[in-house]
Amino acid sequence: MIIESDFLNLDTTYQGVDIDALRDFAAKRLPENFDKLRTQLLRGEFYNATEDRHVSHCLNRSIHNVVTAGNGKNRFCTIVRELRAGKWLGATGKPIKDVVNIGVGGSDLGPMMGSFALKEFADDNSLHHLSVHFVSSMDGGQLYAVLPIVDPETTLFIIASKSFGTIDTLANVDTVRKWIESTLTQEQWLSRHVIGVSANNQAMTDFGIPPAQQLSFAESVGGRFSLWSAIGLPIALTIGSNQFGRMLDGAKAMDEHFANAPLEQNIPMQMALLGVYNREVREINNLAVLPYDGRLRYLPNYLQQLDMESNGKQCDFEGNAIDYPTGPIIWGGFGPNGQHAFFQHLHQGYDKFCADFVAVLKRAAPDFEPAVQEGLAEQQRLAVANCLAHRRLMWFGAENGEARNHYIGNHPSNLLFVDELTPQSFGALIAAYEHKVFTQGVIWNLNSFDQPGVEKGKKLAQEVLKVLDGQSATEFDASTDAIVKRLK
Ligand SMILES: O=P(O)(O)OC[C@H]1O[C@H](O)[C@H](O)[C@@H](O)[C@@H]1O
Repeated sequence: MIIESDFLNLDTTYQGVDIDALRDFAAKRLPENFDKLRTQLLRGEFYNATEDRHVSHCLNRSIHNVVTAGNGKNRFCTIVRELRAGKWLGATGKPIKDVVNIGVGGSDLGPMMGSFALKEFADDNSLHHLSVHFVSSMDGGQLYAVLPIVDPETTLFIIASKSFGTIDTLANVDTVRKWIESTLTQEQWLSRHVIGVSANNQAMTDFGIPPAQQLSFAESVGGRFSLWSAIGLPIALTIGSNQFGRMLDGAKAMDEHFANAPLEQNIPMQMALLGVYNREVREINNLAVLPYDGRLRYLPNYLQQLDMESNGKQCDFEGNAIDYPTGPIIWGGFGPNGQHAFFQHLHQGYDKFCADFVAVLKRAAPDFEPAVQEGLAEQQRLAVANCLAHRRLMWFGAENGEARNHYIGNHPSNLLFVDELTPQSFGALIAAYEHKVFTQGVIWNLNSFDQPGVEKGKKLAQEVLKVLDGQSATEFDASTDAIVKRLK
């Protein structure tokens, strides 16, 4: 069955669950108060009990709200305009040419995915060339690559961190502060080369970021739901505020679809219910995300955080242990290249999986000569043909005449498709996944908006670091202690 919405379509045919069966399943699994909870989510009133705050990312689906969020005076559009026009000068009077976003998790994955996916939609009002880079990893691996190719005098750093306390981000920032020292003073650097994006205004002020360079967003916007907020600054720097606004419009259209479409026609609800069905009835523990357009190649990484950090839980809303399966393992990769790597296992391996194929049917290439345009259009068709074919093989197995047991098939999949990738259809796609995750969290009666496991891991890492730094003599276990000893 194909379900359409303004910007995104979903084909559920290869799930092999007919609509009556799905309706029965929904009647059993969707709680009676689902409509009320969905309305609360869309109005920013859903309550995240463990963190004692509301959940408000859906309120960020308009540029007006991005500008007035948090401290109510974000210079978001002005900053975007000045940087993109080459009018933002560094402390020594030279225009900024490179922007480095330092952030991790939700402060990295969404902005990176969006900037990469939507690059070609840049408003052409900027003649100035601005390159946007991303640095996230605590090991400094990305700084090693970026620092040699940028110049302190013409580089601006976005320090993106909801909490403004994440060690990974602060460690990268510390190294950058050392790196600029031979060229700029700390005062010069802070005055023209740093923008802070955070829900923690006090921490940005304490760090020394001038108020006009602080972009704020609400504490109630979860990190993995924050690309619609000022955290999306790298996307806006890549494509301009107007196009960024169109991305928000696409998400808004999906919010309305989620709110109003009946169950049979509701894309996020179908995704959610079929996902729960695959998890519970078919006992499939993983979902492969397979985008067939190179611009969406970071989608699997993004969805890993969105889905696994939200619904990878064994504790229900009331704090009781859960004894049923919850969110699946999300993995995947760029489909066309996956065909030459892990698809062999998908077609003939032992394990069960389900998949989301994501396709873009057409792609315009107006900047190229007609012959090249034609070549690129053919390539897009080639990718779509491969997407459709592999999806068929995974569901139907071998064609007539071939040894069927060599290609079992029966691997259920969704096909999410858009006619063209645009800021709107991209926004709708991401919002559809957000609402799928929300719906599944409600069905499993867990809090999709906290992340206690991550926080526990952070605390344990601090204890190990203290031992490595010689501030503590705690012993852990034979394996850990041996590595610690070797390192010291
Ligand atoms: O934006 P920050 O506060 O620096 O947090 C960055 C990331 O930190 C943790 O790992 C959280 O689990 C993520 O949800 C969050 O996105």
